Amino acid sequence: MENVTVLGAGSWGTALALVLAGNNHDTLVWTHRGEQADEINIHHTNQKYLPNIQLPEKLVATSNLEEAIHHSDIMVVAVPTKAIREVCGSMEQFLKDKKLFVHVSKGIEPDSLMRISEILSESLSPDIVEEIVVLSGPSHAEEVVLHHPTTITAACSNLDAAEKVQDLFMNNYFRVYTNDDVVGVELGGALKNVIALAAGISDGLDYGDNAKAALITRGLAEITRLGVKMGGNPFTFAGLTGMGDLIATCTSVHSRNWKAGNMLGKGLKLDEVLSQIGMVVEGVRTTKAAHQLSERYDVPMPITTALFEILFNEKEPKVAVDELMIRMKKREIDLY
Ligand SMILES: NC(=O)C1=CN([C@@H]2O[C@H](COP(=O)(O)OP(=O)(O)OC[C@H]3O[C@@H](n4cnc5c(N)ncnc54)[C@H](O)[C@@H]3O)[C@@H](O)[C@H]2O)C=CC1
Ligand SMILES: O=C(CO)COP(=O)(O)O
Repeated sequence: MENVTVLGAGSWGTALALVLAGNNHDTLVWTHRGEQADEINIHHTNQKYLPNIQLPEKLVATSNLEEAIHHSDIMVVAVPTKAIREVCGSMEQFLKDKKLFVHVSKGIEPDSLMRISEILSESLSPDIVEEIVVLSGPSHAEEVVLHHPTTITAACSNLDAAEKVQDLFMNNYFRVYTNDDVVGVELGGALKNVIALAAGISDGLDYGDNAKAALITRGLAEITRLGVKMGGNPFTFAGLTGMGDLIATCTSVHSRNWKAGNMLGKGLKLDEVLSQIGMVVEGVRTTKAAHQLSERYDVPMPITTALFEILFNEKEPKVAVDELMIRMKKREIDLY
């Protein structure tokens, strides 16, 4: 059994800490909010992020980053993409020995256009990084905490490290595969959130299953088109971290991205939507990054572009859909 630290006590960090503690790893969760650490340690709950879930007493939280880092040589980074650089900056002073970093965030940074593993590599000294493994796939926290069967992928160019993470998390309700295609896995996980926002808008507009199926399928086409140009393996996009997560996120009431899209489709403004949800909606920033990537790599991404116009240029969702439908005629199979 291992000592493991989970950085971030939102819905996903807490759900993963439960998997790890259930696998008998000595698991410590770090949160930057002292009152949240108190709630976990005293009441064994995390009501805002996982309402009505009783946490086991052996799951311990701290708001002391130094203690969290010294607890283990395995750091599971489970904060939103926009917080990663700040958390790395705060960790630097306490990191002395090499550690295995597992990241579970699904985003791409606008402007720098970096994936999470690239941000971690840039922000952390190579002296203290043993490996960076990404854990991604169709996995809503709300279902994982109920032990509903879930499959996920641990990806690293060093498959030994990916297998170490596979062993750490795997159990009878949480099945972990490995993949060495970090680019494909990270891009699939980040870009599906953009399409999930669009699927939510479609549902908010009361369009039906035909429209949703079209968004999922054509969304996958544009994710794959970009992902392959950026070096991802085409098969990865058809796997758990591509098609799998796209289906889970576009069709689930648990998805914050789908929910945000749904509210936008019903006419709410983006600011109202984000404040009502109160948790991270990664797809918003990633839409900006994906739009920039489509220009940088000269890859057409019509759904992403339409969403960019809705989110950042106040285009009416219905107008954006109408424009998508009457675009120039195309062949279906034009992936690469
Ligand atoms: N919730 C889910 O089912 C899944 C989420 N993910 C990904 O995991 C990542 C984290 O998501 P969630 O836990 O769901 O988000 P969340 O919104 O539920 O929680 C985010 C947590 O990060 C903390 N945080 C925010 N800014 C911080 C900062 N500057 N420093 C330290 N902590 C900070 C918040 O206090 C909160 O505890 C996201 O990238 C998300 O896409 C991936 C798979 C499943
Ligand atoms: O990534 C997820 C499920 O795999 C969670 O999606 P949301 O962030 O949209 O809730």
